Amino acid sequence: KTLVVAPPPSPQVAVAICLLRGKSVLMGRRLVSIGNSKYSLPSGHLEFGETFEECAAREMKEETGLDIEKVEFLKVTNNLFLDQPTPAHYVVVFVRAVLAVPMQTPLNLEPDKCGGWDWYEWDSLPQPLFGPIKAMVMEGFNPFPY
Ligand SMILES: CC(C)CCOP(=O)(O)OP(=O)(O)O
Ligand SMILES: [Mg+2]
Ligand SMILES: [Mg+2]
Ligand SMILES: [Mg+2]
Repeated sequence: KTLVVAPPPSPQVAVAICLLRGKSVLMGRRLVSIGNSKYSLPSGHLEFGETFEECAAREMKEETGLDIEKVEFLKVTNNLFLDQPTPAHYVVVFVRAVLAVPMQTPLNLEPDKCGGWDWYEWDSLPQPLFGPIKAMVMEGFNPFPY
């Protein structure tokens, strides 16, 4: 009887958005497979033909109802998830953006995937942080232009 081992899934690309408001960023607790119960930024899979900026605006709208502008590329990181139910490999493209309508408030449009959105100051982020974000914070990453 031969043991058949499934090949690992191919690496995928995701975009994560540092939505800046004053000294805070928008974060929410993930309730899905990868990073379950960890605090993360609004993020999502890059879909066919999208630019990074288009993906950021689409995922932000889908997940929070917010309209964003001034989307800028910040950094890309390579993330291997071996401690999950199934292994995963994500290249995460980090961008920053600001609200197109300054006082717009976020809605939790995917309550099965997110515990709720809130604004957190960068120097007092919620814990535990989702792996890719934690790694950036640990190396002193700062998404603010000011
Ligand atoms: C590693 C992680 C950023 C993977 C992709 O993000 P996500 O689970 O938020 O994806 P979707 O919003 O597209 O469902
Ligand atoms: Mg999404
Ligand atoms: Mg998506
Ligand atoms: Mg998402």
